[in-house]
Amino acid sequence: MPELVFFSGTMDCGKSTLALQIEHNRSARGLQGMIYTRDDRAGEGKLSSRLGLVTEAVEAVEDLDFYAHVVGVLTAGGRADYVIADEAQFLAPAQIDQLARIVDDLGVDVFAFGITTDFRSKLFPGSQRLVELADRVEVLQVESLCWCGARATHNARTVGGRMVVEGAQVVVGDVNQSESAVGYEVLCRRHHRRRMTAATAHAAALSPDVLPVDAPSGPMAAGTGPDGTAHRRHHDPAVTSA
Ligand SMILES: Nc1ncnc2c1ncn2[C@@H]1O[C@H](COP(=O)(O)OP(=O)(O)O)[C@@H](O)[C@H]1O
Ligand SMILES: Cc1cn([C@H]2C[C@H](O)[C@@H](COP(=O)(O)O)O2)c(=O)[nH]c1=O
Repeated sequence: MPELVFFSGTMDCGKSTLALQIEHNRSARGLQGMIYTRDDRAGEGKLSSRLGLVTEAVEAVEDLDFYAHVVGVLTAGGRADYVIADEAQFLAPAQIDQLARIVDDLGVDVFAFGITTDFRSKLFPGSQRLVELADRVEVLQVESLCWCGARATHNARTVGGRMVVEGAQVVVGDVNQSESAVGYEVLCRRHHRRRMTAATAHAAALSPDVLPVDAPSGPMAAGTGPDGTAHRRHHDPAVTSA
């Protein structure tokens, strides 16, 4: 059965890499897919991963009708054995419906990749529609980590290292930007709620007001989680000072 699959995760967890791997494995077996992306950091018509891989793609502009486009390719004698859509969070809900129609009416697998929530932890409209329509939602297995060592589940937008909560929903950007630039950082929910980025946590840890008596000597300290299991985590000044 053909499927609409939504591969989701935070920024920087390997979604584009997986998209490129799926493309590689299928094309190695003689299949030919349609690859779409929107506003990739590498530029228009590119699907790129931070591992350095990049491939040509169709830029899924605002008024692109995916269903009509694939039908056009097939009618012109081309092939569309599967469809890959990266940065799917940027797509309009109507475009997600078109992707579902490709699955149902053309019998073609569609693999969509994207982040679920924005810097305010609100669903992107495209991602919401994917959650509503997808046959499967797959959360990527390679977890990205918050500065504290916990699994990162949220995307923060930062300016000068500080988390911001005002601004347009869409601002193309990257993690690990210089502190002066607008950038992104993945955080666990606790630190997203507290707006505590690596930079602000580091600054707070250096403040004598919040240093705990048993402050760890290095940036990472061995500790025991609430469940009693040993783990390594960064000192969280907010917890100590609460
Ligand atoms: N130098 C590196 N060595 C090994 N893995 C890396 C390196 N740089 C990036 N990665 C991996 O690539 C992932 C980001 O992949 P990418 O496909 O660009 O993410 P996404 O599309 O989800 O934003 C990182 O989480 C990490 O696992
Ligand atoms: C959280 C958030 C992200 N974006 C942008 C930033 C990047 O250009 C993409 C995500 O790309 P990735 O391959 O998953 O790293 O989305 C945005 O526009 N608005 C946001 O709130």
